[in-house]
Amino acid sequence: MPFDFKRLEIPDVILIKPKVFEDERGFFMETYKKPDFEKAGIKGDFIQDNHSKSKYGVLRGLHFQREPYAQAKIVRCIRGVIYDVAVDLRKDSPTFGKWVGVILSEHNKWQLYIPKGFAHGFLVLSDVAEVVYKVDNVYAPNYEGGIIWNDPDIGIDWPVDKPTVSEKDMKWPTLREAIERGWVF
Ligand SMILES: Cc1cn([C@H]2C[C@H](O)[C@@H](COP(=O)(O)OP(=O)(O)O[C@H]3O[C@@H](C)C(=O)[C@@H](O)[C@H]3O)O2)c(=O)[nH]c1=O
Repeated sequence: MPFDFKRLEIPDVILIKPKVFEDERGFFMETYKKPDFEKAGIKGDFIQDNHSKSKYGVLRGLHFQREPYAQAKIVRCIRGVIYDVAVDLRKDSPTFGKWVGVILSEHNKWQLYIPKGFAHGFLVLSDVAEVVYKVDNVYAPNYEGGIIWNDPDIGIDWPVDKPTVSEKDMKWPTLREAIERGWVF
């Protein structure tokens, strides 16, 4: 199998390590293979691909889309280095409110699978980072949701003190407020 799948402390979040074939020309790797991913428990129909570029210290997140437009994501960093984070928003989950974070980079070529029911965000640790990700539902601006990146109840250990956050991302509610709004899964 050209991938190694590893379930993290939140077992529905899966780290994907590809098999990289290097030779004098450079490298080759498969990045997505539906049958292998499905066998590993990654079952969505990934119908949209996204690509963003950000500078050092930029934090995008914590984002999700609400039902019926919730999205599972498969995230990778094709240039630079990011700290990628998933927060469990599934109210009946034993890990509700907990987070996991991993370094994804152009060097390790790892990917993170984040199921529906999670908030997602990342912080750029290199001068520039380009992130590409597959999602299994279309963008639906009226169903966007978010949680404030520094919610003390979640306590994500972001590796940069004062990240650059968009105005939109500064206005997201805390997890407690999100629960009151019914923004959980
Ligand atoms: C996410 C998205 C944005 N857009 C547009 C809306 C807006 O004008 C512009 C920038 O949008 P944002 O500021 O929301 O982009 P960004 O902050 O990069 O949003 C992304 O963050 C990461 C962490 C995720 O997990 C993604 O699902 C997505 O929410 O791009 C689309 O057209 N399609 C899309 O799928």
